[in-house]
This record gives sequence, structure tokens and C-alpha cells, in this order.
Amino acid sequence: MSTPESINWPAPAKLNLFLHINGRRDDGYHELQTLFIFLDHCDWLRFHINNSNQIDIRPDLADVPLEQNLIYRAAMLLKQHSSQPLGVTIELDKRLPMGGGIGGGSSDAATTLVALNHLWEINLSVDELAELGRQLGADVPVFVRGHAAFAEGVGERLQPVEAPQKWYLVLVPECHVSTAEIFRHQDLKRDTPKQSWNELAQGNWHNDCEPLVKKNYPEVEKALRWLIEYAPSRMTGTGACVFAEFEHEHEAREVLARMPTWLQGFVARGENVSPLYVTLQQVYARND
Ligand SMILES: C[C@@](CO)(OP(=O)(O)O)[C@H](O)COP(=O)(O)OP(=O)(O)OC[C@H]1O[C@@H](n2ccc(N)nc2=O)[C@H](O)[C@@H]1O
Ligand SMILES: Nc1ncnc2c1ncn2[C@@H]1O[C@H](COP(=O)(O)OP(=O)(O)O)[C@@H](O)[C@H]1O
Repeated sequence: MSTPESINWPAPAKLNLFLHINGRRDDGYHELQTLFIFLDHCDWLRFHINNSNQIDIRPDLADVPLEQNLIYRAAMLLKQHSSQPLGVTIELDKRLPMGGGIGGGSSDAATTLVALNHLWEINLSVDELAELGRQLGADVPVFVRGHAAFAEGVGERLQPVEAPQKWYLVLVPECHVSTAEIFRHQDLKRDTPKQSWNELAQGNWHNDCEPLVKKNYPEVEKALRWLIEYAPSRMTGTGACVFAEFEHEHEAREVLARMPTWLQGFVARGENVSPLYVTLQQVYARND
């Protein structure tokens, strides 16, 4: 029988199939409309719980001090909801590129909240976990809730949607794009009119950050220029990753096989239900 220790918890990537920026609020945050889906391409976390009152993460993340690691911050936030000396050692198998616009850090945080809520027996509701997630970053709640969603406001108003299931080829340019830097930039386009979900569901999607990121990061421009020869292509989030959509896996793999050595990428299936929730259901079923 498997023990809680032997479970690998997925932290899936996301794509923003579109990212429309509708304006800027007085506090500097941006009003946006975006469509989140998950990918079956994940970081993997293993949780060894104990009573040490300590949070350890192995291995260290290069360039991210422990106190800034979103996994550590998520565990510390959750721990405040118990009076016990809760501790954990977390093994992280990091596969998602950092600063790539596919949400690896936010997803790691969400998986930590969901898994430790169960393993530490804290039993917060999904709404309470999503609220903790919101304190860590704009993208954490969608990963906590675990369903593809149309997001509005500054990203906090989520409406679950069913996106058609497709395959994606994601290219990972060799650069990190800072979300804060892009949102601060004076040349960012911020005037896409708001539309209803019914209008947006018809298509005509774009990413308002893409022209600026292409201009400032030649690696992104080069990757898009290569990919667009094979299929309509777009950037996710504030970059740097770019993606193309395919009906069938073999079509995406054929393009992957043609990828020149100066590019890196992967093929993944789009998911409406996060792989995290598939794992959580399996854990519940095992405990019944
Ligand atoms: C815009 C998205 C789309 O998915 O970009 P990616 O990070 O995925 O590339 C996200 O919502 C980002 O979420 P996340 O990366 O969690 O952002 P946060 O840590 O909350 O904010 C980083 C910085 O981005 C800016 N920011 C973020 C969200 C927003 N609606 N308006 C903003 O202006 C703020 O300056 C903030 O300081
Ligand atoms: N566990 C984590 N995984 C990835 N990045 C993290 C993590 N904890 C903190 N960070 C910080 O968050 C930044 C954004 O990470 P990530 O979520 O991967 O990118 P994006 O928001 O562009 O999709 C990283 O550059 C890193 O400094």
C-alpha cells in the first residue's frame, strides 16, 4: 500500500490562451481578462511531514532564498492555522522553467497549500485556501481551485469554463521575463476594450504583453518567428514561453521534432481539470 510519503503531488503548468489588458488601477495593478488552462506538464512535490516545527525544501532553488520560495511561504501561511508544531521536508522535482509565464512558482505554492492542508489535517475549505493563495500571488487561486477559468479584475474574479481539449507545443526561450517589469513599462498596451465571456468565446484572442516582450527580449521574438511558420502562435502570461495549439498529439510532436538545437520546448495536453485535483481525488479514494 502507498503511504502519504510516497505520493508525488503534481504542480501543473498553465497557459494564458489570451491575455487582454483593459486598464490600470490607481494602485498600479492592471485590469485584465484572461483564459487559464492547465497542462499535463508538471513540477512534482513529495511531502514528509513531522513535528519539528520546521519547513525544509530539497534541493534549494538556485537564486531563490528559502524565505522567498513560494513553497516555503505557502507552508508558513498554512501553518498559522494550527497550534501544533507542524513540520515538513518537501522534495521538489523542478521541471517548469522559472519566469516563463507558465506559472511554476504559483502552481508549486497551490500544490503545497492543497497537499499540506490534507496531510497536516488543517481542513480549510477551497475558498479559504484560495484566499491564502491570493496573498502569495495573482495566479495562485486558479491553481488552488483546479479548474480552467476565465479571469477578470486583477485576475481574482474566476469563472470556471470548459475549453476545447487540445495539444500544445510550448517553446521555452532562454530568458526570464519579470512580470513586474512588463507591467511597469510605459509602452505596455493597456486599452483593449472589455468584452463579455460570450463574445470572447468566439475567438479573436491576443496577448497585450507580447509586442513589448518581443521588442525587449529578442529570444522571444526569434522563438515566435520560428513557431508561427507551423501554426498560429502566441505568448503566455508576461512571457517568456510561447505556444502553438494542435488538434492531435502527433501534429505537435512533428513540429517538436523539427525544432533547431538553439530552441527548447515540450509537448503537453491542455486540461480543464488540474492534475492536482486528479491526485487529490485518488488520495481521498485511498482513505475511504
Ligand atoms: C499576468 C499574469 C497572467 O497569468 O502573468 P504571469 O505571471 O503568468 O506571466 C499573472 O496574473 C501575474 O501573476 P503573478 O505572477 O502571480 O503576479 P503577482 O506576483 O501578483 O504580481 C507581480 C507584479 O505584476 C504586476 N501586476 C500583476 C497582476 C495584475 N493584474 N496587474 C499587475 O500590475 C504588479 O506590479 C505586481 O507587483
Ligand atoms: N517554487 C518556485 N518556483 C519558481 N519560482 C519561484 C518559486 N518560488 C519563488 N519563485 C520566484 O518567482 C518568480 C516567477 O516564477 P514562475 O512562477 O516560475 O514564473 P511566471 O510567474 O513567469 O510563470 C521566479 O523567477 C522566482 O524568483
